[in-house]
Amino acid sequence: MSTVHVGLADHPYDILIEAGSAKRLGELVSSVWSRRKIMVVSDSNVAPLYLNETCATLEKAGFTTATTVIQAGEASKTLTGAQQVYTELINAGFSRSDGVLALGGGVVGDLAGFVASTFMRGLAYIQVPTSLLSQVDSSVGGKTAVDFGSGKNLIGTFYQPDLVVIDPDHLQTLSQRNLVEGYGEVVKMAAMSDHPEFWQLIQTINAPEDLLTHAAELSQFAISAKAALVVDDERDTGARRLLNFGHTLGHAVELLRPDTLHGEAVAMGMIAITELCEQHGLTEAGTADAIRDRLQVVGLPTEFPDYSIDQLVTQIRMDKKVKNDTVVLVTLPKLGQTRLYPVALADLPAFLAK
Ligand SMILES: NC(=O)c1ccc[n+]([C@@H]2O[C@H](COP(=O)([O-])OP(=O)(O)OC[C@H]3O[C@@H](n4cnc5c(N)ncnc54)[C@H](O)[C@@H]3O)[C@@H](O)[C@H]2O)c1
Ligand SMILES: O=C(O)C(=O)C[C@@H](O)[C@H](O)[C@H](O)COP(=O)(O)O
Ligand SMILES: [Zn+2]
Repeated sequence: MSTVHVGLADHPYDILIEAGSAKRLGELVSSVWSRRKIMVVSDSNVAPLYLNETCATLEKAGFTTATTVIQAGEASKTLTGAQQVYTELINAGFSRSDGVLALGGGVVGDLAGFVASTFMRGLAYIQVPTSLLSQVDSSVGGKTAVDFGSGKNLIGTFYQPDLVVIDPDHLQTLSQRNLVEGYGEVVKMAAMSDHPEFWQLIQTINAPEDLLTHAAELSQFAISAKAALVVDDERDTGARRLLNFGHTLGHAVELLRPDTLHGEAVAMGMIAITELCEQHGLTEAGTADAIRDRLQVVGLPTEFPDYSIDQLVTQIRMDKKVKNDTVVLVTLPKLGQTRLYPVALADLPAFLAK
């Protein structure tokens, strides 16, 4: 088992990565929790596969379980989805001494974390991420959220889990599209990372099947890099914003074209911003091509849809990196280097028009 420690001063926790760890989840959860009721939140795809075995291992370790199953998909990451979980918590008599366990992808993790942080002003929670995207990114760092109106992750909290348990075996049942989608966030982290070994590992991934073979290593690299930024800037006011590389334009695609998956949108967003920055002389020529190559080998989309500047500016106004009428863009001067680059909203149309 490999462990990544998230050394936040007021809420340190471990991320455990091991094939087969889900089978002994109860024992692992016992290392941080004792004698409590656990609400296992899952979705309609993951529950039939893993809910029974998850509850069984928790009960064997002495916990009492209750369950909530949301409809799979981003459309459930809403206040309505949250209401479903709140209702189940009330019906099952949950109190502040109990806990929530997210069993699913990023949608379940963000929603369950949001509910845990707000129900009775806070129940403890644990993440058991089952998609590649959630194993390499969303289960770590404590950003919880629901979408609202035309805003992505518009309502949310910073609320850290007590433990994250990553079992790469869960990925065996993931569809190829969802497996590949998660890799968009890995390429993001690798392109930003100043650890050359991470980018070298990315060179060995040449087909979707390679993602399953290297899943544990990919999580280890991506999560270690993310954890360092989270410890440095938990509340997203400084260096953590770098994790938003590709997201300013990516979130716009997710909202304008809801059939696009998050990791696919991030892939398109990274290429679009990097090409723009190359044209503005902010990024070394050839950087977008190098990233595109790594995305395309697994079949990720890289062509940015043809939106008007007005459509994009309207979406970008909702970005959480907008302050004082200025959006802070994330750019890569070159592979392995990152930079926050503020652009006044008034100058954005000209910046995007290149
Ligand atoms: N909080 C963060 O830091 C953070 C980071 C990145 C992304 N996100 C959010 O995460 C979400 C995307 O996450 P996602 O891609 O995991 O989406 P998702 O949760 O919708 O999962 C993708 C699909 O895979 C299915 N699935 C999950 N695990 C499975 C398994 N083991 N076997 C079979 N099917 C399985 C799900 O039911 C779903 O249909 C977005 O809402 C995004 O905004 C949050
Ligand atoms: O953890 C972070 O910080 C990230 O930015 C990771 C992103 O991959 C993730 O999609 C996050 O949810 C985006 O957050 P937002 O603040 O742009 O809504
Ligand atoms: Zn993301």
